[in-house]
Amino acid sequence: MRPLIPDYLHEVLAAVAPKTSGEIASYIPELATADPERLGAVFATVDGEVYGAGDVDVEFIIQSISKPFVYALALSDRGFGPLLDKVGVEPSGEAFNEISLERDTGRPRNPMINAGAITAHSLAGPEGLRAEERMERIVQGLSAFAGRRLEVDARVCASEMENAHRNLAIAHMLRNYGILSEDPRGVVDGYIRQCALLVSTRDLAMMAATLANRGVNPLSNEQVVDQAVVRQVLSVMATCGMYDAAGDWATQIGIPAKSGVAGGLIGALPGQLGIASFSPRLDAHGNSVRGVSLFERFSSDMGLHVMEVPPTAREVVRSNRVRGEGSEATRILRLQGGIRFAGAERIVREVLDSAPSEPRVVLDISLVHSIDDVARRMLLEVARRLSLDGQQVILVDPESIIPDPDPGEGGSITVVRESEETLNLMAVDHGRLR
Ligand SMILES: NC(=O)CC[C@H](N)C(=O)O
Repeated sequence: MRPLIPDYLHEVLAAVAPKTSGEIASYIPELATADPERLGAVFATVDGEVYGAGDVDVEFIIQSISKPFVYALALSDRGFGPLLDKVGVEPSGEAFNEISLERDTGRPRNPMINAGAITAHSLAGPEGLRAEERMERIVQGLSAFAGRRLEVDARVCASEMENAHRNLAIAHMLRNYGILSEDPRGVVDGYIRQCALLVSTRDLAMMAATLANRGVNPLSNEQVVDQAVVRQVLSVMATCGMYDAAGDWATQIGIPAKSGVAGGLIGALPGQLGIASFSPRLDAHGNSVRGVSLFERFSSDMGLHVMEVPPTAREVVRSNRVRGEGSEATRILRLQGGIRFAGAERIVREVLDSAPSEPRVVLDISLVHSIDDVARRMLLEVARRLSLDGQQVILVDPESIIPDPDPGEGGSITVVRESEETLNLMAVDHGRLR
């Protein structure tokens, strides 16, 4: 069988290829030399499969797509407090290069506009690094997201630095308000280097997939940043990633995203995949015209909007039966699927409604594939309360979904790590469950 997804990607690329509106960014002379016809798209799944079509290995300049990743490194290296003291998280509704700060706090509004990104650049790596050491931390960190060593394009860097008056103005303003504490020129130089890293569409999709995969690169398995950092970064991408088009993007496409003026665009779908596209012509907001069209298609064709309400999860309570009678009676609750708060609430209600009076209650989770922290605590609390009421509670958990079940004070639980079939036999042979 021919694989489906590359065929789909080719089809969508062909559909957007005729769009030739928009302009290549020309405020950085070296960018203006890019081939406007380049077009590529890649999907990278959280388990490391990569699908692409078009110019997936052509390198271009990362530009603003470096911003969420450097913000992630700064959060990871300095902690949330120091970062939030210096850079806000409010969508600005402004252009990427707006010269503005928050009125009350003097902070840049968010790390996706240049003012916030220049500040985040200055906060990457531990305090006190020299400029080259900080740059090395950034190159190493972004390379870890991509899963290969990335290089800076020196020509673009020089070209952008010669025309960096606006970013220099922003940095001087930041220095004036005490947000930057070092030489503004040096920080802008570093920020421009960060923006001049060369990436392919494939690299960008892997970087996005690393965010989608809770900070773990799906191919190298390296934990690049921790989960709390990923949540912060994805939230900021969702609200501020597309600058003054962020609201339209959030409602129509609904994928945490970031664009760059060289024509790259990434989207990260938590737990599913990283998406990247490349096409250099930009709209008035500085977002790739064909890139936006591609993402519109991806989102609607495949239901990728993060606010899409998922189909109601399958009943977590598969069955609730009693076997045997009198002192031999056992109530068996068979649970299934993935259990989070709402599923755990359903289980609590099931137990309350059926008010088990049998001497034994079996909670069979052999068909449960995942249980999050709150659901695990709720299930163990059910076990604790039942056991305090004098019932023997048996947890059937062959896959060790709950590795070390501790029902807490006064509770007790018998764990059976055997298969369903064994349990069925045991349920008949009541003696063995005692
Ligand atoms: N939107 C972007 O990609 C802008 C990045 C570019 N280096 C700048 O600061 O102007």
